[in-house]
Amino acid sequence: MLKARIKAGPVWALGAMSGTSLDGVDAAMVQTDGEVIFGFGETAYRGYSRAEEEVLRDALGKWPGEVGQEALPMVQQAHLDVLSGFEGAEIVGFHGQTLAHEPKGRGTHQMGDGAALAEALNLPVVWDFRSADVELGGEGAPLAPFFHFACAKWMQAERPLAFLNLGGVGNLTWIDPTKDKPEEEGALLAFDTGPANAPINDVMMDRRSEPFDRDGKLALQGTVAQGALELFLEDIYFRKIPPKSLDRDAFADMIGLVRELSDADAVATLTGMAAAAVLQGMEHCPTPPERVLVCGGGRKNPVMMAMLRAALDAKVDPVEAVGLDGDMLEAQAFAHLAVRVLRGLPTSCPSTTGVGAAVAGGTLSWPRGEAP
Ligand SMILES: Nc1ncnc2c1ncn2[C@@H]1O[C@H](COP(=O)(O)OP(=O)(O)OP(=O)(O)O)[C@@H](O)[C@H]1O
Ligand SMILES: CC(=O)N[C@H]1[C@@H]2OC[C@@H](O2)[C@@H](O)[C@@H]1O[C@H](C)C(=O)O
Repeated sequence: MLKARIKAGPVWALGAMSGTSLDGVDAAMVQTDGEVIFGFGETAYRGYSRAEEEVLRDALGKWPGEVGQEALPMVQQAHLDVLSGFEGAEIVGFHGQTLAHEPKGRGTHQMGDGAALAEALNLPVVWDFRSADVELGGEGAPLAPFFHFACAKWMQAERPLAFLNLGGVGNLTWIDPTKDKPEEEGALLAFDTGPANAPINDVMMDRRSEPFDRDGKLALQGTVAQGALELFLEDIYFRKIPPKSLDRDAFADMIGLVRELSDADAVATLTGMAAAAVLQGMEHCPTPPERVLVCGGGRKNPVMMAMLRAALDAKVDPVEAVGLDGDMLEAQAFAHLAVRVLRGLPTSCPSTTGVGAAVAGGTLSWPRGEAP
């Protein structure tokens, strides 16, 4: 049935994302033709156990061939666990687990075997979304912007707005929704803003053996150390003209800036750094967005949200304010992008990843014998 509809019409796509915060796999259904969103479907989440998270932490920064034996089967199984619970999916978008990202060096590494997943699920699977963009000189990230553009159309936005994802790393997409296509000049500008939750999580784990600062409770008790914040903002990354992207641990040194601080001040300062990095990013936008719609776990941190609202000259809301699901937006993005790959539509362009020309990345694997 999918083969007959490859050329036109909406399909139900199932997307899966396992992000840099290493908490688990998000999965979500989207009905889309790769351009227009026709509807959102079910979602599910499969958390990683502490032991699984440890396996992933050990694998961080490693390249194919360097990772221990247990990581790949674990990532495959976690995805299979969650994806096999869905009904009605016609195609799967499988992001995989980013372990290393060095677009101007060794490339980008998302662990996961889409061909094996296609066999196991008996569905076509699109995977390895980032390599083609990197091979053509792009950053390979962020890739959600082409989906953010479709979301802006879906919500019938009329004026420039921004989506801000606050995951382990932060990324911002500025959108002119009056343009027809995401790859059109002036439609999008996207880039990673800087570290978001990853350093907070690392300090929480290190000092308190807790995975994150739930509801910003610890940050609320602390004070932002201005000196550390200023040193952080001196990083050359903030002056780099976008598009630009980051490895999860690109700013690992910033933890050194808060080493001498109390737990509460350290976490407050790292939270302030995440917000300040977004403010720096705003300076690069073609026009100031009137509205910033926030997705990712950081939107649940009231201290981070308050700092953003204080810093930005824009209405800052979680994406739920417009009827979207901020926990699932990235999983939905890879569902939508899978259909774009199926249809040969681009998934990135010069203004989102810095690639020379619009590129349709991703590998499409059919279950054995089913390729059209
Ligand atoms: N209630 C909460 N209070 C504070 N922080 C929270 C809360 N819920 C989630 N977070 C933060 O959000 C993180 C998870 O965010 P998310 O799931 O968006 O990240 P990710 O998708 O793994 O990362 P990325 O988008 O960088 O790939 C958690 O690790 C935590 O730091
Ligand atoms: C290399 C990689 O996996 N990058 C992630 C990471 O997490 C957030 C930010 O850094 C973004 O660049 C990207 O993910 C989102 C889903 C994206 O590609 O849009």
